[in-house]
Amino acid sequence: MRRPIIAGNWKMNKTPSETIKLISELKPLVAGANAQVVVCPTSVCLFAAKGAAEGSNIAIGAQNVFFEDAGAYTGEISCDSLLELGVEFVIIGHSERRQYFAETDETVNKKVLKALQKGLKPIICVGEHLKEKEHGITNEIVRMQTKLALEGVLANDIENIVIAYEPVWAIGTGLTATSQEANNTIREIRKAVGELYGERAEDIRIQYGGSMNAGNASELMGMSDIDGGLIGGASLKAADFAKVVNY
Ligand SMILES: O=C[C@H](O)COP(=O)(O)O
Repeated sequence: MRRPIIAGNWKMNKTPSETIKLISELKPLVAGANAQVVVCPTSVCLFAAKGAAEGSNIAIGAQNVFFEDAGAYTGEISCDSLLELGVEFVIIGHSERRQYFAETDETVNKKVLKALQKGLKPIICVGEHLKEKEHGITNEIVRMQTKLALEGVLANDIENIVIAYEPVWAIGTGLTATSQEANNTIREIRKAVGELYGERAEDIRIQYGGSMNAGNASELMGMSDIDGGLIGGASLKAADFAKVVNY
């Protein structure tokens, strides 16, 4: 049985003091949640986030990490630094990083391998662009991204990985895949994982992301293969995010 995981990707929003405020508001609202709850603030807010979440059921995730241990990589952040701050999860390969920061399937794979080696749990983002959807190649795109991201990953690590299916056209647009569409694509992703790892694919948690909110969370979460959500806009207010978490 896969435990649902609802993660808030705050993107480049909230300062350290705002981070503390939002987590403090969130704590009592999600205390009884069945789902695993994660918030992913910006890197400079992680320390504040960890402190604010102390004693609660809220885990902390980062939005990015680099694939080398240390060295001359100006501006990058290591797994060791994240771990020392008490970070448990790390989003890897978000479409915004692929679009604006030249993230590729190859760098995604290197980051996934390094994160796992160090003991961080990757949330790997995959998803098609609108043009790809219109060409009817959604499954090909997500299968390719999934298999390339997992190259070299050992079967034992599968339970430490989360995949987020985020159709790029649905991110921040108010458009969502229908629950059936999202479920079908997520099933296809699980099938691709199964081609690499056999029945271990049943252990991997696969989230939906893309304009998921209080209004559509319960329908999406009711689908057979959707194990959680990666929430952007609706994670920035405690009451909104709590409604998704308690879907
Ligand atoms: O990581 C989160 C996704 O990009 C979804 O963002 P959104 O909920 O604002 O559409």
